[in-house]
Amino acid sequence: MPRPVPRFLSPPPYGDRRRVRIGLLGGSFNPAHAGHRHIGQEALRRLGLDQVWWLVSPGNPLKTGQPMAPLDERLTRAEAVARHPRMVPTGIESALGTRYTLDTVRALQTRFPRVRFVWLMGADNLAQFHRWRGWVELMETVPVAVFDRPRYSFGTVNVRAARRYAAHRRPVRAAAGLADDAAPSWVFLPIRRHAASASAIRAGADPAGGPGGP
Ligand SMILES: Nc1ncnc2c1ncn2[C@@H]1O[C@H](COP(=O)(O)OP(=O)(O)OP(=O)(O)O)[C@@H](O)[C@H]1O
Ligand SMILES: O=C(O)c1ccc[n+]([C@@H]2O[C@H](COP(=O)([O-])O)[C@@H](O)[C@H]2O)c1
Repeated sequence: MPRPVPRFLSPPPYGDRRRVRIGLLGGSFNPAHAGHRHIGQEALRRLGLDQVWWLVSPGNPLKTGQPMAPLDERLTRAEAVARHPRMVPTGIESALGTRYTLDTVRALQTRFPRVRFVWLMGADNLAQFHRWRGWVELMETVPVAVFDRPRYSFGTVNVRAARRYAAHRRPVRAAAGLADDAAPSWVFLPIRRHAASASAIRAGADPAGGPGGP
């Protein structure tokens, strides 16, 4: 029997010392793979996060018309792949009824005013970030961490969002403080690159989802 979708969750209990820091890894997860787990682990460690929530998207607004496995199926696979007590696959956008990241982030900030959220994404998404609805507002709403990815190496810093917010780019050594920064603030993290990609898995080229795959 299919389990209920969507699910929602609360952040971990607040301590007295500081605010809870949560990374938001939005994605189609069609399907989830070891590359997602890799950047989630890097985010936990290098940004000093308490949790990473995987926001399994009901549908990327820029991918309408593309074949997409049902949300419940993508969530089930995400749970099998995440395998980490502080990495939490969720159907939050389905619960909130949001599709655009700006709406999702604003809704979460309103709902959890004491949580410091950070938006997490691979370098491929930075390259087309200026096509997202309200991308300037989004940059000014939440700190952003961008993770290196094969074939999308950032090197030149020559993508539109990076150029516009060049003055707000933090050095790698400041990554641990990103969650506490006021937006706009972003960092590019030159992590060990991970080759896994959902399109390769769908094409049958990499059924295991890369090194460390499920
Ligand atoms: N191997 C990887 N290295 C770095 N970032 C990644 C990697 N795989 C996915 N990401 C990032 O994770 C988020 C969700 O990715 P998504 O679910 O679209 O998987 P994908 O492999 O990029 O899918 P597709 O190949 O269909 O575009 C995006 O921000 C994406 O950039
Ligand atoms: O808000 C937008 O306009 C927007 C446009 C494209 C992608 N996104 C979000 O970017 C995240 C990554 O999407 P994807 O499909 O590349 O995994 C996911 O959370 C999408 O909802 C958001």
